[in-house]
Amino acid sequence: MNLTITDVRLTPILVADPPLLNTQGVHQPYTPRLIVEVVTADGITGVGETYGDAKYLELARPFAERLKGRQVSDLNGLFTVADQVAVDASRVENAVDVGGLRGVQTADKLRLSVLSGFEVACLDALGKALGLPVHALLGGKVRDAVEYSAYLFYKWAGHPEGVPAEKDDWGAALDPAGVVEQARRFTERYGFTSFKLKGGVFPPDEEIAAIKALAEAFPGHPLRLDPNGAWSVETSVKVARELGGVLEYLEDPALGTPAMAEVARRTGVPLATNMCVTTFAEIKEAFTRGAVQVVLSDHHYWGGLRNTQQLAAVCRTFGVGVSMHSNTHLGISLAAMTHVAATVPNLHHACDSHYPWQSEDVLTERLAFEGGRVAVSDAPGLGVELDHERLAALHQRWLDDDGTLRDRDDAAAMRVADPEWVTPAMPRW
Ligand SMILES: O=C([O-])C(=O)C[C@H](O)[C@@H](O)C(=O)[O-]
Ligand SMILES: [Mg+2]
Repeated sequence: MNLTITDVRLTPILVADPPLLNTQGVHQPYTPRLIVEVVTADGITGVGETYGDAKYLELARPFAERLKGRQVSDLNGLFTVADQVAVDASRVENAVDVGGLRGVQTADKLRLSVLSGFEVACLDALGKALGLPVHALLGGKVRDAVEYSAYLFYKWAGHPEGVPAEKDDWGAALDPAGVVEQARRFTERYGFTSFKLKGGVFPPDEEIAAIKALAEAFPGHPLRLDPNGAWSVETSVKVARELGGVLEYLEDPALGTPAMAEVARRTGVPLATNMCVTTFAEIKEAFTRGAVQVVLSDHHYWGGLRNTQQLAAVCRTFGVGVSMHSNTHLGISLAAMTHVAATVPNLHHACDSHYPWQSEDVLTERLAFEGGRVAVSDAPGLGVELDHERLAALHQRWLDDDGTLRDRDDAAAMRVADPEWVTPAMPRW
């Protein structure tokens, strides 16, 4: 068996995304992703997926060159390679990840976000070579299916008039009734039983009303609200007091560890985060100050599936819960999330996934949610197959774009509808 990497293919694509609202603005009609293929001397191809914006592409290209001649089994070596890839200082000076939705942006985090795509591709190739599923390479699954939550968004019925976009059949959701209707569709289509609402879009009272409407429509079901740090401590405390009885957790109500610690102390409502703890360096202060009770892991920026397991072990040590964060992703990443989630013993919350919002994929067969769960594949590797024609078509869309959509910018997408829109100053309320 020859596990030497002989070729690495990088294919940036643009995939359709509905007009989902968040505190920064609205999702663009098409969003960038990067598909990674790692080929071994024996002709085995492993696939991975990560962010496709320019700042990731510019790191992925030299990274890919350095991988040739290495072994797909040399997963630790990926970190050595990552350290050799230079990050342009302008990418990290006073920068926040994707306009502020994913916490700090450091050189290391950018490198790890690229590394994770290669790690998944190497694991897929290694699993195929050995005839083992990725979860077995990670130590084995402790569950046969992974539970996901319905990721509810305020949304428009369609992208602004005249903007090229794919249509979706979800309709608008701009008030409590619309949110409940969207949740019903999620349960009918996918069987989800827990719900997360992306907040920070409307004044807090409206979002409180939406959560109360969900609690009434789905009594006893786990509910989460995530305004992406849009509230002051006082507003967060008020919302936490109003909703404390019905929330499984409140996600990133306020920005930063000191503010989160104060909200946690004054309310006792469990706080989750994918903003104030997004790197290993941020853990110590946040955990010792009791700022977060649940960390939303994300293998993309934590540096892969094995780093996700290490994060889970640290959380377990501190009695902090683990769940999983997501933003726009395709089936390769959902498969990767499912494999690693299957191996984490202390994963007691349903994971987030944007996948139901993605009408397009690069796989021959989409992954399915049944009863809100994705079955853990026991096929070799990730258990997914790339559809090369689809990949080529979505790459062609990326090639045809004049550059406007190649970097995700929710505020710019909002300005198409509202030319006066500027990224709101935080806290917004
Ligand atoms: O939980 C979160 O904060 C997210 O999922 C961040 C995402 O980027 C989401 O807000 C989005 O895509 O609008
Ligand atoms: Mg969040």
